[in-house]
Amino acid sequence: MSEPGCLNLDDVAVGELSGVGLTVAPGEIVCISGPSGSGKSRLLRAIADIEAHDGHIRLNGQDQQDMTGHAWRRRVIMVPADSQWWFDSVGEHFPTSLSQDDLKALGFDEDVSDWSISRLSSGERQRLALLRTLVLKPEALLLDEPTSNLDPDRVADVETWLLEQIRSHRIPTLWVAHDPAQIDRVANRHFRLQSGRLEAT
Ligand SMILES: Nc1ncnc2c1ncn2[C@@H]1O[C@H](COP(=O)(O)OP(=O)(O)OP(=O)(O)O)[C@@H](O)[C@H]1O
Repeated sequence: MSEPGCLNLDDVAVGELSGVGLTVAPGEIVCISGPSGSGKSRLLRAIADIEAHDGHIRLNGQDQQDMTGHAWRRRVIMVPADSQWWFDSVGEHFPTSLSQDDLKALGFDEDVSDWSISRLSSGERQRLALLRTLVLKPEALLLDEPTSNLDPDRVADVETWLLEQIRSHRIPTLWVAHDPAQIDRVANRHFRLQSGRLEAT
């Protein structure tokens, strides 16, 4: 893996949204809020190169257009609000055995590897989707309302764990959030999507 770099958006346009320019530094968390339907998820999907868009998106100076979608998404990883699971058990979705510390921080015991996907609550799915992403060592992280299914205690645990991961691995991060209190706690900077533009708050 290369040295941590910036995630840069240059005149990005997707759907009704246009003229998005932003640079997210290594380890920086930029929160994005905005009304329902304003295009927050579409912007993240464009950055992950799973939705057609205009403009340039670069990671550590390398343009998204100069690599395959697969190679890009190996480095710039999105955690959607609703995670997808392919195998029957939790453990099959992880390339290596799971760290005790990470499991504990997210409220799981070791035996979670044997759990069937079908038994997972929405909050368990959300926490495991975050863990599944972070073990892949993303070079940029796109989080779409990562704590929307969690109770307040779990929100605090997950925020603490995510902040530690993002800061220690210096991952430039875009974090879609609705809760102003959460934005105050986690964001280095906060932008709002409004009327098709990204506006600083
Ligand atoms: N593939 C698509 N083609 C056309 N329109 C789309 C497509 N995907 C989403 N939209 C529309 O684009 C708008 C923005 O959708 P998006 O999912 O980005 O909203 P959002 O800001 O994330 O909203 P929420 O907070 O409700 O999740 C919505 O009006 C949605 O219906």
